[in-house]
Amino acid sequence: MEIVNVELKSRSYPIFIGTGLLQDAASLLKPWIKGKAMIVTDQNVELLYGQTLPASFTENGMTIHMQPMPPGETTKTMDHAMELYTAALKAGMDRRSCIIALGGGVIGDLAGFVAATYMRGIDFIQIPTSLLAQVDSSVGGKVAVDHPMAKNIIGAFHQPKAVIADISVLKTLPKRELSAGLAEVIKYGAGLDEVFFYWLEQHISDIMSLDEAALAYAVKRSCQIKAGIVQSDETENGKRALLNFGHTFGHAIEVEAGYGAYLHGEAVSIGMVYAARLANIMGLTDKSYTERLIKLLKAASLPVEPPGITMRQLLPAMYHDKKVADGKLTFILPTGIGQTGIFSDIPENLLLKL
Ligand SMILES: O=C(O)C(=O)C[C@@H](O)[C@H](O)[C@H](O)COP(=O)(O)O
Ligand SMILES: [Zn+2]
Repeated sequence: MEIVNVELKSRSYPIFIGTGLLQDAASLLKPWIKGKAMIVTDQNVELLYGQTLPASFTENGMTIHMQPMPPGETTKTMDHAMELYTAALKAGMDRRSCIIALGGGVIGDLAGFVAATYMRGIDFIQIPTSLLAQVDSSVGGKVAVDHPMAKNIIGAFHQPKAVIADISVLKTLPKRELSAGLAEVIKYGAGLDEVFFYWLEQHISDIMSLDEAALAYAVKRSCQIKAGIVQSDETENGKRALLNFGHTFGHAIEVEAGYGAYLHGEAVSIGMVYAARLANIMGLTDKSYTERLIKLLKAASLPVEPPGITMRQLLPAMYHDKKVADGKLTFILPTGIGQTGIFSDIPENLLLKL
């Protein structure tokens, strides 16, 4: 087992990364569970791990309550949050209680949002079961639900107390979900770490064939990169926005196509290609950047073509992006392999050329 620490003073926490960690989750988590615990999961994950995790808790003498939710992005709503508040009240959860998210990004974001707001905030633990959640959404404390007009628009920063990333669970992940997670992994390489981008180019087929060592390294390196950024800018006043590479376009695609039509990582993949093309038009990168990015995304079986929605149709949703300031769009654009910058006030006519 490896541990990546997210150093945030009193809010610091470990990310445990290894194989077979789920069976032993309760003993790993003992230091953080003081009262009742509610496991929020989705119905697919419940079928796979709905026995293993509760068993580990009962063996350790802990009281837990299991709360399965429907799978998919359409579950990330205030209505579903309300269901969880009701479940928490009925289970007698108090300020010493803790919410455990067992699932992918949707479950982590929703359960985290409920943990951030129930009784003005209770403890929260992330047990991510998708690649996307292990490398990205379980780390950094962004929790939220969606609004029909804008993704993740109602939320909070609420750091987990601990994260357990069990690599073995990735073996049962549908291929489409594996690819969606790889979009965020590729984002770290293409946007923040040239050496990692090169490593991904060399090892993408190992990852696609679920080689354990390659998966474990990809998860660890992604968490290290994300931890580094979050430590320096926890609440996104500057540098953390770089983690949003591909997301202004990506979120607009998710909204316009209807939540769930594209997985988040698929939309981010197309969004990174748009961002790379925009950077090229603006003279920030040469064509080879876009070519290498597209080649890697395709090797990860990710979509790279425009989504059948015009840029004009995407624009209104892009204006709801959280990076908009004074009514002006802000984009994270590449300036070279492993490098990105924050660019404001991009004229619409440039976007309409994409
Ligand atoms: O953690 C971050 O910061 C990120 O931007 C990571 C993103 O991959 C993630 O999708 C995040 O939830 C997007 O945040 P948002 O603030 O654009 O909603
Ligand atoms: Zn993302």
